[in-house]
Amino acid sequence: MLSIRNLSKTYANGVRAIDDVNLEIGQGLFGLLGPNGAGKSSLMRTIAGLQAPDSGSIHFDDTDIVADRPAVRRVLGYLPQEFGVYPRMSAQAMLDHFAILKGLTDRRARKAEVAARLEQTNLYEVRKKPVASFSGGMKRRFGIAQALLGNPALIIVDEPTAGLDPSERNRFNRLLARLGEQAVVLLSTHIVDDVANLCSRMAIMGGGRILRLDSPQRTVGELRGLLWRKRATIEELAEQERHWTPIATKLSGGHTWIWVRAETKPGEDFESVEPRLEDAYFETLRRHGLQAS
Ligand SMILES: Nc1ncnc2c1ncn2[C@@H]1O[C@H](COP(=O)(O)OP(=O)(O)OP(=O)(O)O)[C@@H](O)[C@H]1O
Repeated sequence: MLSIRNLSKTYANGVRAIDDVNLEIGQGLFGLLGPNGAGKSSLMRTIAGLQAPDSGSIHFDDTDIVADRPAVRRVLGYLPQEFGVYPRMSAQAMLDHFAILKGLTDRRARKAEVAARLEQTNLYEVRKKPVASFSGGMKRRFGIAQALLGNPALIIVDEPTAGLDPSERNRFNRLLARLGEQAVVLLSTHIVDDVANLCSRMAIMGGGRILRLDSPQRTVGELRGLLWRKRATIEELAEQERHWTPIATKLSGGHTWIWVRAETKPGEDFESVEPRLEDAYFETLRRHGLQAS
């Protein structure tokens, strides 16, 4: 269990990137959603021990991971948003290098571990190729292979599927789902559908704060029966927005639609819509005066 209490962090430039965050995260996949600048990476870097918080605590089971940074390294696998690779090194050699850094000193055990991670991420066949020559999806899978060295009980992945094509994204998500069967996996993403599909619990973050903490199902469920949409031309939009505070304006079938939350049907030409997690996400941000990006 990862337990975060009253965590805050303000950077030297005055930005309060983490603002009194409290989270309890058990085994399985936990999704962290939020617009650019919400503080997701800051939170993940702080949990990973790459930067110290100003106040608050982070415990993983009984280990204080703010005070005991070497202990974090023993339990943690981290895939950062930016993941650099050495241009000419093969996947196998580079993974071996990371394994040494992780403290796997026994040569034979290390070799077996590297091979197992390459198999697990479907990269064994291409292990002799330079990582720099890999496709985006393969590089991300390599990033996970590196994060899985030493069998971590806590895995943090920061926007792992950004820029991947749909089949690579699927493949990557299946891998994440399997990891969630044995570890605490914290997944930060902009892709709302990934959270809906993969995570049993989630948080929406904005302005450094946790705006909502629940399961995707309950988060969506609260909007059921309250969501309406109406077709509007671009010219009508500004006029419409004077009457309703829209959750979002969306394009569908080549038309623009205005989406609103209301207890009862807001007007003749509105139709009721079944909410999705994306709608609940937009609605939560709007309620807090924030916009998705
Ligand atoms: N090292 C830093 N020094 C100063 N400000 C920072 C630093 N890192 C992040 N910030 C600021 O802190 C806020 C939170 O940034 P962070 O990268 O944690 O957000 P994020 O939710 O991960 O966004 P994104 O989805 O764009 O990665 C932003 O306003 C950002 O500009």
